Amino acid sequence: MVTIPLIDLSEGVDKKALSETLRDCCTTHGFFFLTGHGVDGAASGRILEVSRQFFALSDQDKELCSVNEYHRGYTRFGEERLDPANQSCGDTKEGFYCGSEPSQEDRGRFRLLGPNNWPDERLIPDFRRILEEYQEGMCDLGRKVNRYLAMALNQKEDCFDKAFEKPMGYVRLLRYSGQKSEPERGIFAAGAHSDYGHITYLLTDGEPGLQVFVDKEWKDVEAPPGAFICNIGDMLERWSNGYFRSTVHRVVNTTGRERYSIPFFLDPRFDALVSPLPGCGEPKYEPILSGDYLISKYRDTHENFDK
Ligand SMILES: O=C(O)CCC(=O)C(=O)O
Ligand SMILES: [Fe+2]
Repeated sequence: MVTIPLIDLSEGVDKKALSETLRDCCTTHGFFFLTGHGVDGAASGRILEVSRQFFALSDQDKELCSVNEYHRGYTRFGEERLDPANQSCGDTKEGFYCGSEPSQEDRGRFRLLGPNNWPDERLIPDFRRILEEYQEGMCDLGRKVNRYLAMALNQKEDCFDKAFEKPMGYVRLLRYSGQKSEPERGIFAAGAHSDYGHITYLLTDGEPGLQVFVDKEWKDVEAPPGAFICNIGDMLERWSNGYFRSTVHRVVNTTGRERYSIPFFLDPRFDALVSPLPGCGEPKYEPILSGDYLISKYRDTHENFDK
């Protein structure tokens, strides 16, 4: 097991001390647990519950809300392959993508900016509301943590604010089947990958499976109850000029049980230019556009992205 530090955001914490702990986490493994985040257990319970209801729908009902041209909606079992070079088949999971609703003026301006693709509301009447509320709460939490991340990088507290006024925040429901992974045969619940965006906040149903690659070994991650598992993505690694780490992780099923998890991917607005921040040393990365980077990653790993 890997030792991952816990950050507690409760009121009254010492900001400076918190950003220093955050800096340690981000520069070593790029992973931390987050408590005191204000998303109560009831809200987490509700979204996990509607996720179960969604995946229990018939294949036909799920296919009816398959990912649309904006890459929002249902991705069927095996559709995603996170590590094509080392997998003999797709991830043993199915998913549902829901992104921030673009403003009227942004709508259609860019491949990922379009409406979400909801299941028929008669099937799960609360589904949309619960996902949208969760999404909004997570964007707010993300903006708050961004201020500590900025401080941890010795930047002005508001340095990320502009890029996250209208962020691309994706809630993704995931259901891993009970199929056991067989790494030697290239069968994984989720192949090895780093996350693409700024930061990921992961909620799970408590089943084990997530592993992180540290010190040349795969190590299990076990989160304390009620904590988000947070990890730095590629864009924040680039912003920090490699100082913060976007660490490779995967999901391996050793139990034979199904597993539900809900990553929230917080990514800067689609037209944000991500390049090493001033003061982070001689730039090691070319500037990239947030949306272009996401699209190239989705194209490499999702069979249905261009269909
Ligand atoms: O389900 C998990 O534990 C991790 C999922 C993940 O790493 C991802 O979707 O990027
Ligand atoms: Fe991930």
